[in-house]
Amino acid sequence: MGFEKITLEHKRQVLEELADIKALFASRNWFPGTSGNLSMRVGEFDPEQFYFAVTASGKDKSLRTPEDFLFVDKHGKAIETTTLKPSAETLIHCEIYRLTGCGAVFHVHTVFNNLISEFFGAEGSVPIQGIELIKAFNIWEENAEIRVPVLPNFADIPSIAELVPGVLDPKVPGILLRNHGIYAWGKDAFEAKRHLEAFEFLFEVMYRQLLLKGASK
Ligand SMILES: CSC[C@@H](O)[C@@H](O)C(=O)COP(=O)(O)O
Ligand SMILES: [Zn+2]
Repeated sequence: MGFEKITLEHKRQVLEELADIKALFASRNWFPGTSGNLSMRVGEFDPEQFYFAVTASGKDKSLRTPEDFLFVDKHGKAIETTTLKPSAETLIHCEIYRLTGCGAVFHVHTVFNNLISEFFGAEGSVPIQGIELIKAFNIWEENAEIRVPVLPNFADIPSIAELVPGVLDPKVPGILLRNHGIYAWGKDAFEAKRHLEAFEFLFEVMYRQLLLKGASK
């Protein structure tokens, strides 16, 4: 389906939902120093042709303005004439949509995701086992283990994007960039938010466990 066939009402709903999520995450200090970016697909997913709304680059994400988002195509190029620049990391969003067909991708920089990504960076993934909140990823086995991939934080975003297919695990809706932040996604904004919150909780638990273990008898 072409972009012009997608109803204005649907596009407006998506922008409103994204703006609400952006405000909520900003209230949690999840966009320090203009970091972070959010996106949500509009219309049906077709690997050959899909569109999403993404945050404009470099904005103060704690503000709500008419210039916060723009629509891009599957290559991350603006579809409408605009002076806004899509997020510098849009290509990573493109790759996640292409590979998963998801409906929303959220990226935040937090202290816990930075610390954990560095601690396990050399291993290439963060092992998480036996913590209840793994169930937020729809994994219900007893004592389940997941590994959250950690990619190097190259300055060149296309070089990061091309590593995504090699590490993406369909059971794990997130990828860390070392000393940078996390990308989490879901079939819609509700699910992407649940996944992101679960990752952040798990990273905080792991960080505190590591400290406690260091302090144990
Ligand atoms: C201001 S530091 C963060 C940026 O370098 C980047 O990692 C980021 O998350 C935000 O970039 P943006 O282009 O605004 O989407
Ligand atoms: Zn970032």
